Amino acid sequence: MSGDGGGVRVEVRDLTKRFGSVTAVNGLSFTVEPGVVTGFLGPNGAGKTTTMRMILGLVTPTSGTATIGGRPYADLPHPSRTVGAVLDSSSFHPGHVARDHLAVYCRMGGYPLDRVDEVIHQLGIGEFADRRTRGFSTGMRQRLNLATALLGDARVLLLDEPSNGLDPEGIAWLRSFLKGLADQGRTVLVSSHVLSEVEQVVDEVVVVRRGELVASGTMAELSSAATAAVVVRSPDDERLAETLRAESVQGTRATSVERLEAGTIRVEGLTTAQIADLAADHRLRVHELTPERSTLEQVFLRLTSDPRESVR
Ligand SMILES: Nc1ncnc2c1ncn2[C@@H]1O[C@H](COP(=O)(O)OP(=O)(O)OP(=O)(O)O)[C@@H](O)[C@H]1O
Repeated sequence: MSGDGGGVRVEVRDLTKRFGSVTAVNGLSFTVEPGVVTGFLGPNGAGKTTTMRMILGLVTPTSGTATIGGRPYADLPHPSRTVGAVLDSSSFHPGHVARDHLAVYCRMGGYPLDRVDEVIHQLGIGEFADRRTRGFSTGMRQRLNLATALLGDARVLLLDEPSNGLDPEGIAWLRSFLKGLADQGRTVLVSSHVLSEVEQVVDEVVVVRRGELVASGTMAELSSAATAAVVVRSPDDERLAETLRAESVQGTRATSVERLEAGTIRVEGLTTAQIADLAADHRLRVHELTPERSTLEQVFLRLTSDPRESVR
């Protein structure tokens, strides 16, 4: 399962957590695969941190399971060497230098003290390893967080908002660093509430809203959902609109048909090809079909704000 360089899968099944009347996580299921960086996305309060805490056995689920390589965290033979995590980015002792901070965590985890210098080297933080963390910039803090998560040389890494506050250069660095970890066969789950911060960093995404899954899949699949609508110009627009509302194409029906102005309609839920085929079947003229592209950020906002939307 681990220690031999093999991949370790994280599986969340029907996970629910209620805190009194607040349902933080609701029937959530997803899988985090080894060898790729998976983004765990959703707005503030969507339940990301609670889910990560349940994977780490820090919060007891109301129902459902979270397993790492098939076992709950508490049943792992070497839990802290299997999963490296940093959930709280403000946990530095301000008077400690970075090296001391790492040494404290190294002792707590029972890792050899050599690991401190190894992660300092790996993260390229040698130049500020002997400075007090009090004056650290966000970028320095994020690197020290990552260094802490890597101390146990774990096959699974759970990172809560590692891109938070990084500048574009920092994000570029994070991307290549996390990719390197995934290329070693590690399982990397990275949470964020800002898609644009992790868009370039992650291969797979799990999108949550109010504790529920709204989309999962590859970034390419999320991108393909980015075609929001098709604008159609047709002299037969009224009849075409009626037909689009009434008929399905290959089992799919338009989710919205709206007349923008005389001769122009906007269609959601069908591709340009499906609309053209339907028009041809009914001998209706189409002069122009224009896919209306939204940015990934717009798709993300739509997914996380509208309960009716989903990619899969
Ligand atoms: N210990 C707790 N007691 C009561 N409510 C809690 C507790 N922990 C989390 N919650 C609530 O559960 C919901 C989900 O919170 P959570 O921190 O998991 O979301 P998140 O997606 O990580 O958001 P953020 O990015 O803001 O951390 C929120 O409504 C939060 O207030």
